[in-house]
Amino acid sequence: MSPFPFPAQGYLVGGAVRDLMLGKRPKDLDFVVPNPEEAARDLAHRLGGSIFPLDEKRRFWRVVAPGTTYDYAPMPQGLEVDLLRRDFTLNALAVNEQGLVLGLPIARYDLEHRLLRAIRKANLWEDPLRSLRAVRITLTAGLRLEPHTEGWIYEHAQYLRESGALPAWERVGEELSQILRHPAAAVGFLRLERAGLLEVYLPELAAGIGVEQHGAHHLDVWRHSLEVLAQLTLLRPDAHLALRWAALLHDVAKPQTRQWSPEKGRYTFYGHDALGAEQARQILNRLRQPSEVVAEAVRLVRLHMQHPPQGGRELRRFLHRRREALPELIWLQLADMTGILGYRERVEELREQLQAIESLAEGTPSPKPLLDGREVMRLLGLEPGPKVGEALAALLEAQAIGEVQSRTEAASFLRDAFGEDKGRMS
Ligand SMILES: Nc1ccn([C@@H]2O[C@H](COP(=O)(O)OP(=O)(O)OP(=O)(O)O)[C@@H](O)[C@H]2O)c(=O)n1
Repeated sequence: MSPFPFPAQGYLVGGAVRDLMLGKRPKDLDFVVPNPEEAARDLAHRLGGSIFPLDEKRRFWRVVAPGTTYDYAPMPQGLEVDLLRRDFTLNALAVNEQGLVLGLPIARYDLEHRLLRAIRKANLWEDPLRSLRAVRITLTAGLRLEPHTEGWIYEHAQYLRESGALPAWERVGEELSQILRHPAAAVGFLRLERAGLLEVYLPELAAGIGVEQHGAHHLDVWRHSLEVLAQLTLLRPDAHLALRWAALLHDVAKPQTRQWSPEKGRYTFYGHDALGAEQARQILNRLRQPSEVVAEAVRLVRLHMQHPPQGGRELRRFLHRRREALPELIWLQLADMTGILGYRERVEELREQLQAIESLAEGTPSPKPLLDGREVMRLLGLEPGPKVGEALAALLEAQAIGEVQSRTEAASFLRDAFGEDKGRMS
């Protein structure tokens, strides 16, 4: 029996067939059928899934059943026309109810040699996303670009740059985050550069190509960013999307901030972390990344130059102030230092600091203030306002670093720091 619920007179098509033929588990299943609504209702009835129209006018229907999504589309001009309109030969395969695989004869060669080949040049131009999809699919499906296709993609990248006729940013963001989530993400972004597409979609990163740094660095800014991403995926194969974006973007503002310092005899990049955080925010918003991913990646880029102090009270303060960004911040710093040949010793130190921070964080949950806002106002004779918040924050930090341990100590700490004659605490 077929492992798939085949509709009568229909075909399984697209990426699912490609994945099956490459020995991979398909994600979702796409079918083309004469009557999509009827086929979808029939399947939903059999599987107990829910059904809804994706696009009623174009007669696209979807069934969501546990674990899988089934999409149904019509084939008004027949299977052959449907397949020839698609992007790549391996995405233009169909399987019928009897298990017979249909498609362009050359697809067999492509399958054997694991090549991604555009069906024809015009098909690449038809949807501006297809050149980016090509890079993403070579990575996720483990394929190489067929040489003609590679040339067409490069040409297409130049066309996109000149015409500015780009696909919707949501679609671009989705493809780029698929590349970024892959274990070999750095290879994916290198391929993006080779294809000429880095300049199209991430010109801020392309600006780092050929930008040399100082002695300890052995790579230019762009190649260093790739190296850090590669190191991160090795150190933390489970690194989440925001951390991966931060690794890729951490030095994004280096090209604009580079200055030659005659005293130091090397380039400096003052303020690149703060400017880089702003650029990262713009880039990730442009790519329509989820707001929590943007916020976290931006925070990590902004803080990535702030390495933890050796230990003791200062380390506790660091943990208190950076808690939201930890331990990811240290993982980013570790990947950054590992990516620079000249910083071997710093890597060892950071590893020790990471352990110290992790055990400190475990042993010291975020404290609750020993005095509440009302008590603080009464104690300091304050009216409600920002000063109360400042005092409470300072008290929390003093508790976190172990300077204040009781309510009496809290009161005298606040009087010392915020009493009438003290003004604002630095
Ligand atoms: N710009 C596009 C997008 C999709 N397709 C066709 O629609 C199918 C389904 O597309 P989609 O599910 O977006 O991607 P997949 O190629 O299936 O890739 P993956 O499963 O890895 O997401 C593709 O296989 C391809 O035949 C296409 O020709 N051109």
